[in-house]
Amino acid sequence: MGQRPGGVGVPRAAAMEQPRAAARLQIVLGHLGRPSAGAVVAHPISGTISSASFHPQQFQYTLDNNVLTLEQRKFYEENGFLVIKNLVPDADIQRFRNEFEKICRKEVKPLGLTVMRDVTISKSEYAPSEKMITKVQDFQEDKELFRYCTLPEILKYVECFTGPNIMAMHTMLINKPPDSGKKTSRHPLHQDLHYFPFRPSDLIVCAWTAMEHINRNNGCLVVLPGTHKGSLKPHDYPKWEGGVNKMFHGIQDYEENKARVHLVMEKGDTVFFHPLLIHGSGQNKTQGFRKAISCHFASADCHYIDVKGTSQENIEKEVVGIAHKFFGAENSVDLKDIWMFRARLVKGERTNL
Ligand SMILES: CC(C)CC(=O)SCCNC(=O)CCNC(=O)[C@H](O)C(C)(C)COP(=O)(O)OP(=O)(O)OC[C@H]1O[C@@H](n2cnc3c(N)ncnc32)[C@H](O)[C@@H]1OP(=O)(O)O
Ligand SMILES: Nc1ncnc2c1ncn2[C@@H]1O[C@H](COP(=O)(O)OP(=O)(O)OP(=O)(O)O)[C@@H](O)[C@H]1O
Ligand SMILES: O=C(O)CCC(=O)C(=O)O
Ligand SMILES: [Fe+2]
Ligand SMILES: [Mg+2]
Repeated sequence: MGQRPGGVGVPRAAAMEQPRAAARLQIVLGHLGRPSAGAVVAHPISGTISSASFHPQQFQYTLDNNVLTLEQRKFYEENGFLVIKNLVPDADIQRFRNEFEKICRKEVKPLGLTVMRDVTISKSEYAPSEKMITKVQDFQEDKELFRYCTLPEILKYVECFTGPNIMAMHTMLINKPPDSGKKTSRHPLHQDLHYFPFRPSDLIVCAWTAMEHINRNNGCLVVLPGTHKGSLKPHDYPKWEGGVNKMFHGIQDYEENKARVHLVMEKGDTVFFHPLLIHGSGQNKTQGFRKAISCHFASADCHYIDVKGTSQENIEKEVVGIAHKFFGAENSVDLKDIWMFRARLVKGERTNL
């Protein structure tokens, strides 16, 4: 682009300057995930920015590469999520399942893992088994499970949202139990960004892979399309009669009449979604344990923010409170330390996070 000769009638100096200015702009905008090379030019006279006619599309939530079709890209921009069918091979899913079962039987004890039981059984004493564990989090030290976050199939898509420097920030294997009748197997509608002290949000994406057929009966993901364009809403515990799981905050005042879309998925299907997308999952009305594996990825070029004085303060208090119980209050840690400690580079260079 820098070599482009000046056109007829364009003063020589401007012809020299314009491509360079446009190229500089391109670097800045490219970094922010804005339009592709050639789409933006600085106006030679007014200095304002306009879109060239070749690529009129303005993209905010996806980056330029050749992985997503234009249609897929437009879908994510508009809706805040994208389902890729049959992305993770059955053999990999079987390996995740085997490892999860080993963890449940306590045959392996990965460092740093959080094991969560459903609130209805949280105070009972049962033998360790798959039936007792609702989810495991932070499996970054478990080689078998963490393979999920390094699968080329997954990273290929993640890069469309984060760019080339990719951090795995938060990992989960969710084993939604049959509902006890108290509806505690539901996950209230929420935005994942509520839990994250890093920005910008557009360079964060969740990959969530169904480990079996998942539909409304066993509690599929439910999304409110387009809500990623809004802001982060205040979250708190829903006032549910049957109780609610620790840290399962929800949005208090979402629009009840907004279209809710139930994502029916097959084993291996993967949904990528924006951290501001409002989503949750319904109760599991079957007798099986509904399984999904997920990771939140972020560009390593994101930066940590201080959540003091924001709506995220309540979750910070809870997370730091649990860390205090674990490490002792005198070894005080803040939210940033906790995230830096468990974050792992999976591609490119570890810059900020
Ligand atoms: C984007 C992404 C981040 C979104 C999300 O992940 S949303 C959900 C976030 N969830 C989490 O981060 C997991 C939170 N869970 C945990 O940290 C753990 O499971 C804990 C709740 C701390 C319990 O772990 P642990 O201490 O090993 O278990 P204990 O059996 O010793 O229980 C300690 C006290 O916690 C209680 N408890 C355990 N599980 C639950 C539960 N599911 N819901 C509510 N309360 C629970 C348990 O009854 C016990 O209470 P007390 O005896 O201290 O009164
Ligand atoms: N009355 C409600 N108030 C607030 N959130 C709700 C309510 N009902 C469901 N949700 C939330 O909406 C999402 C989807 O729920 P959904 O309606 O699919 O499942 P469900 O109510 O468990 O089962 P069902 O399929 O019988 O409706 C979940 O995140 C759930 O927590
Ligand atoms: O039920 C699920 O698998 C989704 C859980 C979820 O959205 C979360 O933990 O942030
Ligand atoms: Fe979530
Ligand atoms: Mg319902």
